[in-house]
Amino acid sequence: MTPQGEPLVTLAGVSVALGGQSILTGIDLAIRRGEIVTVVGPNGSGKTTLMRTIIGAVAPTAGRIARAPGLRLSYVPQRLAIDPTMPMTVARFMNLPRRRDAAVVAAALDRAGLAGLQARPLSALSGGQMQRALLARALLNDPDLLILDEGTAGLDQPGVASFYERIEQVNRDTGCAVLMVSHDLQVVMRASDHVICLNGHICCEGTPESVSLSPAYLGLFGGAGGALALYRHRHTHSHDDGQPCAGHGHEDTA
Ligand SMILES: Nc1ncnc2c1ncn2[C@@H]1O[C@H](COP(=O)(O)OP(=O)(O)OP(=O)(O)O)[C@@H](O)[C@H]1O
Repeated sequence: MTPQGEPLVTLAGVSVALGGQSILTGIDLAIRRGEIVTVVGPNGSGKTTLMRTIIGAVAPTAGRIARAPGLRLSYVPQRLAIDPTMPMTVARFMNLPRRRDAAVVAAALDRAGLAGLQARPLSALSGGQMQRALLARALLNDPDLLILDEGTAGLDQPGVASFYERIEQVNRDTGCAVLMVSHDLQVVMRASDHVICLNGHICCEGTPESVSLSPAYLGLFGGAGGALALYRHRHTHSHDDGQPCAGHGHEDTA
């Protein structure tokens, strides 16, 4: 059993290139048992590539990734494409690809906030309930690390807030670490132990409080102070690591 606070996944100097293009450079990070880490960054900054690298779906071109022995990792995709005409209940969805104990399914649904909805057709779930069904499925293997890629895409503000509250509850109740991508800075700041601002490389990171005061963070998110600022990355700010912020295709307001 990994002791509390021990790194579950560690990246050292990880770089990734896709299609001959450098996507991530020199990423150093550790995700420790029980903590909530959030990655924020503009479109195309490499957030999904980082998640896919951590789960082992993308191989780094440089650097090292270490995973704790026996690590149980669950991945919650942004969304699931389901043919709405295909009849499938929540219970059947939870039992794919393999049959689970009914009590385990009930407990996972309960944790995800879908208690008692086993008989509900997936096509009858709201967007928020569908996200919770994906979360419930990810909780079936009692993960040490839960990875959520933009888990709130398509949800309205109350839906987003409620989903993150649920994630925090799962983190508190089960002690599983959470790594998530989010565009909602207000919620991120409240829910996270550690925030990483990504833009091909790590622009700044730390506790929500320290990141909110960092010049690199203010360069990324200052001014508008909301999600829109994510898309208006000014290139005049200084970076903690002194690296230039190049190679990403978002609006430049500098
Ligand atoms: N298989 C691939 N081959 C070539 N380039 C790729 C591949 N996958 C992703 N990319 C490029 O890598 C860059 C980062 O993509 P990624 O999806 O990781 O960014 P993101 O921060 O998750 O973006 P978004 O916020 O829009 O979801 C983009 O420029 C994308 O076009």
